[in-house]
Amino acid sequence: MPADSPAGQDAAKLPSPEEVICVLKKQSPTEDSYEIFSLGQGEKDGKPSFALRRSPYSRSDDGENEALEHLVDNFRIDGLPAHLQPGQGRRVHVIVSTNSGTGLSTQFYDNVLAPLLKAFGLTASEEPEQGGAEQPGSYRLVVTQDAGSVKDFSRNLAAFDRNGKNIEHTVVLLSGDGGVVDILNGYASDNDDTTSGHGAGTQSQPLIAILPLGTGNALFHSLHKIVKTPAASDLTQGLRTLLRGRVAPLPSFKATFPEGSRTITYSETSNTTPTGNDSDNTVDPTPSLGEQTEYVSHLYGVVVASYGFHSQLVWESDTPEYRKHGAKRFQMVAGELLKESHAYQATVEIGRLHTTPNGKSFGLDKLDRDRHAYILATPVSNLEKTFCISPASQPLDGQLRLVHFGPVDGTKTMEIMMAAYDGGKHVDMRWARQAQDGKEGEDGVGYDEVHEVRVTTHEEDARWRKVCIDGTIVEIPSGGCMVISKEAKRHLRVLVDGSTAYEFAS
Ligand SMILES: Nc1ncnc2c1ncn2[C@@H]1O[C@H](COP(=O)(O)OP(=O)(O)OP(=O)(O)O)[C@@H](O)[C@H]1O
Repeated sequence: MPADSPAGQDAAKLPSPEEVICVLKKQSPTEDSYEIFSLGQGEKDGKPSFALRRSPYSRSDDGENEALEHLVDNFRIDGLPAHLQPGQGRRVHVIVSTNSGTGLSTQFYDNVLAPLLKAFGLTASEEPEQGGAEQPGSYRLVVTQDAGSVKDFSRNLAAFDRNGKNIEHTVVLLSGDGGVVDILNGYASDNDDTTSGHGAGTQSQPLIAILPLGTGNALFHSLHKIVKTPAASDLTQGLRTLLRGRVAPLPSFKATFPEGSRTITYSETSNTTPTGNDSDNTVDPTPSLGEQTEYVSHLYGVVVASYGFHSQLVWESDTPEYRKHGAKRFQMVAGELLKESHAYQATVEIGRLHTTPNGKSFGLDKLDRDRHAYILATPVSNLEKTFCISPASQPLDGQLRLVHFGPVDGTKTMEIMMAAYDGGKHVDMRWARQAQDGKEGEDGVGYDEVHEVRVTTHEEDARWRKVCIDGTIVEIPSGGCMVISKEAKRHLRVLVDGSTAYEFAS
């Protein structure tokens, strides 16, 4: 179906179930009438394009009542769900993350989300005065201006909540995992010391709804992995969840870093050439990527904490040397890293809770190797739609799992990664190894359910001391220990598919 045919045309033909977002029951005393909202996806000027379609339909329309019944059964709503109704006790925010993925968030907002919300009587408003009342029927729109926009928004939300307003917040995020993580870190960090009040209860934790417009969208794919029917594109599913989803507490983890750890980011700076005279400094208009570092003590995450091949790939492909190669850079970096097959010198300890007659006791076990290729802890199953790094992870199960293996050559690493793309089969991989004492042994991919992971790097060269927390790169000092632990507290809530049975963590 072309994406650019006008909304509302073609009322006589039902949209295909794959494209349907929801079926709104209209108020009509005389007949059963509906409005079917669907998402048209196509291509315009070589780029993906989106259109919201609205098709009025009534039961008296000839011929297709069975098909209509099917759509009504699966997608009916009678109005906006409570989480999208702004009012005295709730604010609704929409964040358009302009840099996410391939930059489609703005188009998706303009062509689909804004008209969809408008059809339900919701329009964007300017930011309300601090403490001022929300206009009825309006949501607050945030269009990101820079890398700090989402975190700033989230910190403001936390500050607002700390003032005891007792207002719930729904945040619709047009972004990838980065947006979720920015919300989490902005909100949770500002409430780190809160032992009671809004941080402790579930009622006022911000509720996030994800429209997957990032690159990996790991959290979205992991949460929706068990949604079986009816089939839909990711964005259609995202809109279904927005309108028909239910609320669940979102598990997260905390990574604590040793003193001297720094985040490493790159952003555009213009080059200033000093001339000795302040007013004469010449500015080279060609932007270049400058490295920024900031000391960091801890970060919260919802997707991944890694050291080794994974963090190296994320970091090196973000460096100025590789950024200039565009989308090819991931493959280029992966190729180089596979050739090098660096063996990371580190001590890795796994913390588990054991049940004893006297209750739970915590124990640490050291991994039986001092060199590693891959250390990755995750609460989710998928890092991308088809990259299943932790097949045992169930959405929202609140478990943290560690995937790890020792030094292998590039071919073996590729084989392991390919098995992850093949439904997570890597976790069963075993291979023969030449033990150091010359005797044959067996090696394999380690896969453990953990409560905590401690990684102490012994690398001297800073190149090999980068860890990755949900895409943020942190350099830790040699001899320093990063601790990754499950968070008992839930900082955020998330919308999940309304027709799927999820098992929540106890
Ligand atoms: N206008 C902007 N300028 C600079 N950075 C921005 C801007 N808007 C958003 N960002 C940042 O860009 C990053 C986008 O990350 P996001 O995760 O949403 O997309 P992604 O990396 O493509 O997807 P994923 O993490 O799912 O692979 C976020 O960290 C966000 O803060």
